[in-house]
Amino acid sequence: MKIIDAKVIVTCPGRNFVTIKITTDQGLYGIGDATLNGRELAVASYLQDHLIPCLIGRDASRIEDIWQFFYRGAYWRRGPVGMTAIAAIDVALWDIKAKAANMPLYQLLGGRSRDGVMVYGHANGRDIAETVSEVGRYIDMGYKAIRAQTGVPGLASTYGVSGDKMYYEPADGNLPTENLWSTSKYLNSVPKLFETLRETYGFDHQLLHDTHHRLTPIEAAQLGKSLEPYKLFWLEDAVPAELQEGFRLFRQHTTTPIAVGEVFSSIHDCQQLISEQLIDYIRTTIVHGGGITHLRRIAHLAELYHVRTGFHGATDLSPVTMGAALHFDTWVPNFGIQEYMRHTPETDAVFPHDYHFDNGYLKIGETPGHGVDIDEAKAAKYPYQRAYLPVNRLEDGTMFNW
Ligand SMILES: O=C(O)C(=O)C[C@H](O)[C@H](O)CO
Ligand SMILES: [Mg+2]
Repeated sequence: MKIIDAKVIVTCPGRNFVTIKITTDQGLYGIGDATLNGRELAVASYLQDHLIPCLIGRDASRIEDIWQFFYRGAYWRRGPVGMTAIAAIDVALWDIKAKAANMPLYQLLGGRSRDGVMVYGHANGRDIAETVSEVGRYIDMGYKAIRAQTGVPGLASTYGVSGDKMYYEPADGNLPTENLWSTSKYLNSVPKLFETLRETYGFDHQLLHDTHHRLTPIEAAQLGKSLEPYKLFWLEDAVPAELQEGFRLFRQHTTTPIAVGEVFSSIHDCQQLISEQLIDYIRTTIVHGGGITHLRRIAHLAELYHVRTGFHGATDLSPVTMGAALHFDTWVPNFGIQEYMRHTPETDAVFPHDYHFDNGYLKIGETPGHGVDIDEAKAAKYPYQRAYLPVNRLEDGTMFNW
C-alpha cells in the first residue's frame, strides 16, 4: 500500500489548526493533527519542506519504520516542532491501517478496556463566587471531574480565566498579550477557592487545578500541602519540568497528586519523573509527543511505576487529536482521565467526528480508523490568522513563565 500523496491543510475556524492528509494507491486516506499553538507554520513547513518529500512512495503499512526514519533520520532529535510533525504522520498512518483492517483504531491497539473515557471540563470565573457557580454549571451538565481556575485579587488577568466560558482560547493576539504575575497573591487565593468549592458541593466530584508552570518546587510544596484537605484529583504543572529532579522536593512534602507533561515531546522528558515516582499522571499527548507509536512507550513505562495517563485536551488540540486520544484512552490499561475543552461548532463542522459526550464520559464510535475526518471545502473558507499565546511578567517587569 503505497503513499501517493500527502498534503498539509491549514485552517482557522476561530483558531488555527494544521492537518496532514495522506493518501494511498488503494484509495484510502488518513488524517493527522499537526497543530502547535502559536507556532503553527513552523510545523507546516517542517512537514511540507522536509518530511513529505521523503514520505511519497513509502509503504503506508510500515508505521514503525517510518517513525524511526523521521526520528533517527533527521539527526536532530526531539523538540516540539519535529515531534508534532512526526506525530501527525504517525496518526494518519494508524488511521489508514485501521481503515484497511476495517476496524476502529482501539481494536488495533488491543481492544476495549472501558466503556467510556472520563473527562474533565474547565470551569473558570473572575472571582471565587463566579468560579463556584461555573463549577455548578459543569456538575449540572453531568461532568464527574472539573478543573477550577479563578481570577487572582490584585492581578488584572491570569491563565485559565476567560470571557467566553465554553470555548476558552488563550492564543488571543496577533502579537503576544502581556500579563502580570504575582506568586504570593496567587498562593493566598487558591486554597480559598477549593475550600469554598468543597463547602458548596461536597466531595462527590473530582476537582483539578492547573498552575501553568509558575512555582518553584518549595512554593509548589506549600500549595500542595495547603490543598490536601480538599482532596484534588491533581495539581497540574505546578513547576516547570525541565529539571526533573526538582520534583523530588515538591513530591516529598505533599500527598496532593501531581500531574505534568503537556509541553513534553518525548519519553526522555519524563523518564526520571516516572521512574522515581515523582508524578501521578503524565499529560503528554499524541500530537506533541510523537504520535501513537511513541506515546505507547510512555504509557507502558508509566504503567510500571503506577503513573496513569491524563492527556492534554485543550482546544488547540484539534478534533483529530481528540479522536485518536479517545481510542488510546479506551484501550490503555493505566488510564486516568482525559481533558476535554469543547471545540466551537465551526471547528466541529470542519472536522466531522463520531465521538460524543455522555454524562461525564466521552464515547467513541465504531467507524473504521480514528473516526475523525476533515471537510476540505469548509476548511478552505477559513484562512490562517497569526495568533500568539500570551507572555507573563512579574510586577517589577521581569519576564516570567506564562
Ligand atoms: O489545557 C491545559 O491544561 C493548558 O494548560 C492549556 C494550554 O495553555 C494550551 O493548550 C496552550 O496552547
Ligand atoms: Mg495545563
